[in-house]
Amino acid sequence: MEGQVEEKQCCSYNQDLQHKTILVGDSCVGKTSLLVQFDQGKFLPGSFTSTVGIGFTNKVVTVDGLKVNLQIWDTAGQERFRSVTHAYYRDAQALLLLYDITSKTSFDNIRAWLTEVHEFAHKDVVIMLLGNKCDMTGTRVIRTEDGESLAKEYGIPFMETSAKTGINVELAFTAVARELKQRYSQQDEPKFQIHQYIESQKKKSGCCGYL
Ligand SMILES: Nc1nc2c(ncn2[C@@H]2O[C@H](COP(=O)(O)OP(=O)(O)OP(=O)(O)O)[C@@H](O)[C@H]2O)c(=O)[nH]1
Repeated sequence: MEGQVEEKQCCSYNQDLQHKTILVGDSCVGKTSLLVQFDQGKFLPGSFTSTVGIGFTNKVVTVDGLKVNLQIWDTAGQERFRSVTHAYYRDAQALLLLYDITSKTSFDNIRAWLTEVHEFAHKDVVIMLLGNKCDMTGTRVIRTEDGESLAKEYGIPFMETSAKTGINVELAFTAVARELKQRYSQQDEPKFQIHQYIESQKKKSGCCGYL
């Protein structure tokens, strides 16, 4: 199936299509939870243990019959680990930048994160903005339109996710895998449009005010 997350694999898998993706954003926005939801399909409520430094998980996503191995790095959001995580930006092909829709501070800090990304990451890195915890409708302070307009300002794709319900989690990683496959597989094929792909897919999922 297209865009299907097929299996977990280890590092020796098809090296040509192995890509490094990094999760960044303030502490507590849900980076680890998003990765656990994508990797294991589960959410551990209230289990907040701040990431120390950095760690990674491998996941294989099948795109049009081709396997794309995403090596996903989960970084610590806390300021004191910043110099450690900067070192990892350089080799990343994709970067998922998260804020928490119930935290104005985490949203306001996105500009600072983008400044860091532009300073330390490769200029061609695929960046996607994710407004996480979209299940928390009662305590939402950042409107979907605010996320959309910030993403538009920087020319990057955007969606809201919930590591708790799983909504749009697979889509976020699949869209990245598709974009990376398009960029690096050398195949002569119609250009993949990540913005259009996300728009069509997230409407189908009916997340967080869509549909
Ligand atoms: N309701 C809800 N809670 C979430 C969601 N994602 C994460 N949480 C909760 O938010 C808290 C922080 O989640 P983490 O995944 O540890 O956050 P983090 O961004 O990895 O934090 P650092 O490791 O400090 O950078 C935990 O209590 C999670 O259970 C979500 O989508 N919905």
